[in-house]
Amino acid sequence: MASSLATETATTFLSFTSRPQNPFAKIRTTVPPVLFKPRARNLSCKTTPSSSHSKFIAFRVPRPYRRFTVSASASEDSDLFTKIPPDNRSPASIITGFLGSGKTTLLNHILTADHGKRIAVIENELVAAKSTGAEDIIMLNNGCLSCTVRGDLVRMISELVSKKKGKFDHIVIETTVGSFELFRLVVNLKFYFSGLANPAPIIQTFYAEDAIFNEVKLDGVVTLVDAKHAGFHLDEVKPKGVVNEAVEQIAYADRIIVNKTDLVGGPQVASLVERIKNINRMARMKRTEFGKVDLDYVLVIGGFDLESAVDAKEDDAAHDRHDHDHNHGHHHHHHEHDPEHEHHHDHHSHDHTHDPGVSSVGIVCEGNLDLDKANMWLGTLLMERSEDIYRMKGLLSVRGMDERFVFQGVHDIFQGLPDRMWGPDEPRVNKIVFIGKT
Ligand SMILES: Nc1nc2c(ncn2[C@@H]2O[C@H](COP(=O)(O)OP(=O)(O)OP(=O)(O)O)[C@@H](O)[C@H]2O)c(=O)[nH]1
Repeated sequence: MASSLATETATTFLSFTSRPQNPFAKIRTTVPPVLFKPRARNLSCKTTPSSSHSKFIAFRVPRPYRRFTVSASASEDSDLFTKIPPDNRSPASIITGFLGSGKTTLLNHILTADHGKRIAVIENELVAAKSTGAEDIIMLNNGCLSCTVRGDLVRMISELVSKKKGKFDHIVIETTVGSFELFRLVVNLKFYFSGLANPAPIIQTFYAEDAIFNEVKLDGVVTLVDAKHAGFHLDEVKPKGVVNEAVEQIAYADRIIVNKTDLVGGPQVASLVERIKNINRMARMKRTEFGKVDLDYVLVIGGFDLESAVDAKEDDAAHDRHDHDHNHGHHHHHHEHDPEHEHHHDHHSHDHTHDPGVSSVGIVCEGNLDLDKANMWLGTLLMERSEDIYRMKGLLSVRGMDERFVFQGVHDIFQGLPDRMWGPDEPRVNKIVFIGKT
């Protein structure tokens, strides 16, 4: 009963999002979709059972397209809804951030640190369309690979995977701007504010391209924020309908690194941290000088991992309290702090912050959801507002289902699956967080 309901849940959570189409008509999958066992036998789909990510099923609908994935166990005999097979694809992180925020400095730290990890770094330069597509792959002393790709990121990742598979443990992609583009940015402000280092197309690449999806899984998005200049960028008022790039980069993040803290005082950093939290309450945050962070912080994220989607948020809450340091008088100290009591402290911050146009909304409600109503609500929301939703993560308690249902999404990409069983004494609670345009 519970299992079939779980199937129904995943099926309906998929089907509502592609209502105008037959969701199975455009299936792209690597295994017969076990989660949809009753219908799977009627499907024609290519199968690669040896594929390391055999648990994934992805749907693609032509433009205005939506892509969805749902996880299912690869084995008919396994416990479909409580056991998820290991995903052996290579993890990849995206590093983004405004010009000069410290992305290259962080990359140098990653590439030179003695961490024992073999990391392939790809600098994805945004360059002119008639780029030659040339690239270099250099082996560094500490076993890392450094690649510069101009133009075609998909081809670069595919080549990296086919030629260097087994020679690296993690891929890091830096969104950067080539010197020619930098010139264009200076002479053409419109371009500057319309596409600079927006991580969305790169995130979508991981789901849209078979060659990448089959071999590489997105681990997370790391956004560097310049503690000295970010306030100006966040304050930038845009023409109607144009979203501030600095705000967007924060909205997509799983990890936020507030860098260059040596250049500003504690109160200014604390004020910036509060502004960032108003935009993205899902991400974990750290303050750094010269990008000096523990590498696991940027390399073991699991932000797109459904199993950890909700747990990550619980970590964040604890982290927020630890990370919330204050400067009282001339004493620097860290202490546990309830953000609710913010008004008791004088942060010397400016009190006229602009509405960033993007914020986080969390919904927590106890009890069990009616499947049809939940489908209708979330489905309608995605159909109508996916352009406005940068990220979402959730955990649902569905009536009659013994497993938790977890999901996460980025705009039109939606992933959901039944996860572990609810504990016997565990409160059945629904938690959803959205980051989107206000
Ligand atoms: N004072 C200070 N300077 C920093 C810090 N981090 C980086 N810088 C300096 O800031 C400048 C820009 O840093 P990059 O790492 O090149 O920044 P980026 O984001 O890669 O820049 P673009 O690729 O141009 O977007 C360099 O001169 C760095 O040495 C920091 O924490 N404190």
